[in-house]
Amino acid sequence: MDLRIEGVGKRYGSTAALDHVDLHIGSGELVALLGPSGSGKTTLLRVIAGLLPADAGRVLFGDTDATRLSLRERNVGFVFQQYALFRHMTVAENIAFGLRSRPRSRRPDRATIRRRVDELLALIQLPEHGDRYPEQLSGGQKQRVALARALAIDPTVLLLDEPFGALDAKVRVELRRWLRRLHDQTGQTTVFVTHDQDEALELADRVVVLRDGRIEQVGTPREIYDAPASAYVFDFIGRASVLEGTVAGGRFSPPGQPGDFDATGVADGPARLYLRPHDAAIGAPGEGLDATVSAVHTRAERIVVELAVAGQPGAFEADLVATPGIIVPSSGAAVGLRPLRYRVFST
Ligand SMILES: Nc1ncnc2c1ncn2[C@@H]1O[C@H](COP(=O)(O)OP(=O)(O)OP(=O)(O)O)[C@@H](O)[C@H]1O
Repeated sequence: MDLRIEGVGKRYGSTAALDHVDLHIGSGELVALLGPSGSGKTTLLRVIAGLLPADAGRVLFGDTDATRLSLRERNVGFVFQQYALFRHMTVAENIAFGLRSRPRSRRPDRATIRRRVDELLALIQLPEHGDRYPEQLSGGQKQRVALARALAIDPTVLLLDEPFGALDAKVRVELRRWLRRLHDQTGQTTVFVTHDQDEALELADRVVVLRDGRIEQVGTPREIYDAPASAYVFDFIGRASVLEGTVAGGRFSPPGQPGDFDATGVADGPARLYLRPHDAAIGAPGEGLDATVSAVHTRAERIVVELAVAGQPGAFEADLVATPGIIVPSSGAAVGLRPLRYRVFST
């Protein structure tokens, strides 16, 4: 089932939680809605689910206009951040709930429901846990049961609102890899909300970056990381080092420094050059921009060199890969800094 969101808007008083959002989600895709707190992720997910009416625009499920249909009519599977399992029901009863509560005419018989529950218990790798109660499960196991419960109804789409938000970091990573494998098995069209860029980049086929209720960029994780469409996306995804300067005739120059950099297509005027810390090379003084090493931080697999670049207001970080025999500049040393891969945006 593919999904189309066309010109969707949602206001709360004077706040535009969603502002003219257009998005197509292909059948079988796993899509992440990513953005900082308040960017509209949850509002968009709830509008897709039918939990919240849109003020403007349409939501299409395949060829069906679902804008005015309820959650139940849309037949979506929804998983909340906090495991919303029924505490007085066993795991198997929780999973069966959506099927058992269907009107009699559409309710499968007992044996079919039992078979479906067994299949789902196997799928979430908890085959022996059907008779347990939620309080007898770990946080990660509860979220897997919540997912099985959402899948039990053969949903048109699976919608997950920060599904791993309440879990500790290690379990989060395990579960997201598990979810990716599960998705590869089921091919279920899935939309999930996260504010964790690692989670979005690792898990999703495509990432939708939201900002103040608008879509800032949609792309594959690689596109979002390697070719951010704006300074906002560059800053939000991964680490960024920045040089201030000006663009004239498609070239970027930092003030008072030799050399200029490609800024094709960027309007003349004040601008910033953004790069990933590992996309800068440090050489001898005169080989690139004049800079002084202000600190060196050694991490497990990389060395972070903090630089004061002449004429620049802020600190600049360049990463070196910690390979054997690497020459690390010492604090106070004068060096030449060369941006290798970068993007320039107007300010
Ligand atoms: N019920 C509400 N009443 C008033 N304003 C709301 C309501 N729900 C959301 N908002 C506002 O709408 C905007 C978008 O909120 P939303 O919850 O969709 O953001 P989010 O990206 O999911 O944030 P978070 O990561 O913090 O959950 C915010 O400015 C928020 O304050």
